Amino acid sequence: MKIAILGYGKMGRIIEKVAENRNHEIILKIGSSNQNELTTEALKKADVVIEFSTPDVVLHHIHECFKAKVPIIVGTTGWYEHLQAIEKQCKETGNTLLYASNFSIGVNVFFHANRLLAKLMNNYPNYKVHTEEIHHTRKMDSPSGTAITIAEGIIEGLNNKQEWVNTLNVEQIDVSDKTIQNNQLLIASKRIEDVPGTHTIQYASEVDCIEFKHTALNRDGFALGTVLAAEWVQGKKGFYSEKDMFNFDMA
Ligand SMILES: NC(=O)C1=CN([C@@H]2O[C@H](COP(=O)(O)OP(=O)(O)OC[C@H]3O[C@@H](n4cnc5c(N)ncnc54)[C@H](OP(=O)(O)O)[C@@H]3O)[C@@H](O)[C@H]2O)C=CC1
Ligand SMILES: O=C(O)C1=N[C@H](C(=O)O)C[C@H](O)C1
Repeated sequence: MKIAILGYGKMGRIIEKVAENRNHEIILKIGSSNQNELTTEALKKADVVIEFSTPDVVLHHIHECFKAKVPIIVGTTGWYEHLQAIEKQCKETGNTLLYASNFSIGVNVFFHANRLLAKLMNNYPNYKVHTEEIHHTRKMDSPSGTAITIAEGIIEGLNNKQEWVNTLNVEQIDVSDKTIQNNQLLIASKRIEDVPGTHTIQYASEVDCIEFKHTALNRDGFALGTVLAAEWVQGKKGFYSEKDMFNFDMA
């Protein structure tokens, strides 16, 4: 496949290596210093675009891909308040977009197990749930997109949780904090130098504690999942998320 990479930072660079190892060709790389090279003509030469930039440019990149009618894989997080509008535009213009807060295979297994666990824990209301995410200090958004997907899975499964709330860099988490209402799920975000991404779900009772954790050891898993997504989307039309790509219905 001919691939264009929009956002050539930590992820863009690793994706380039993984894609080339899988015999794909990178025909365009756009960072903030060569934005002027991002033209409809250049994009049209790609079979697929892979987008890992920042929350403030991702929408511009999506619109450029829609204009060029080239399928786009979106890894950037921090823009999900626009999801419904983008889905509508994607479908109305006959385009293809696949987004995921996390493309790692391990995290997607974790997402699925989280949804199953939340349904099970619905029967045990004496366990108080909260989630935690830790990322490097250069991360622009909080909570992480992955933590939002996890929170949505818990809210879907647990009858008594309706929305998530976020704290950033609060050292000691007090789950009985009176400012957090019973129908709210806490996502505690922490920023620690160089951490690629760690997500924990904790169900705590008075007598024990269940902890469920995913630790990314580096960024290679995110990159491999992204290239697999670019391969998966070939020949497909429409608006997709990681749930369509990782089909765990048999479990
Ligand atoms: N879905 C997933 O699996 C994963 C998602 N992510 C998400 O991906 C995004 C990127 O992460 P990461 O690579 O670590 O971040 P980086 O900050 O390393 O890279 C972002 C890149 O975007 C570039 N950029 C900024 N403005 C523009 C512009 N106008 N046009 C083109 N490029 C631009 C920056 O260029 P410059 O350096 O020149 O400023 C930078 O290289 C984040 O939102 C992160 O949360 C990360 C990992 C996995
Ligand atoms: O910014 C990052 O680094 C990451 N961002 C994604 C997120 O917001 O969930 C995925 C991964 O955890 C790394």
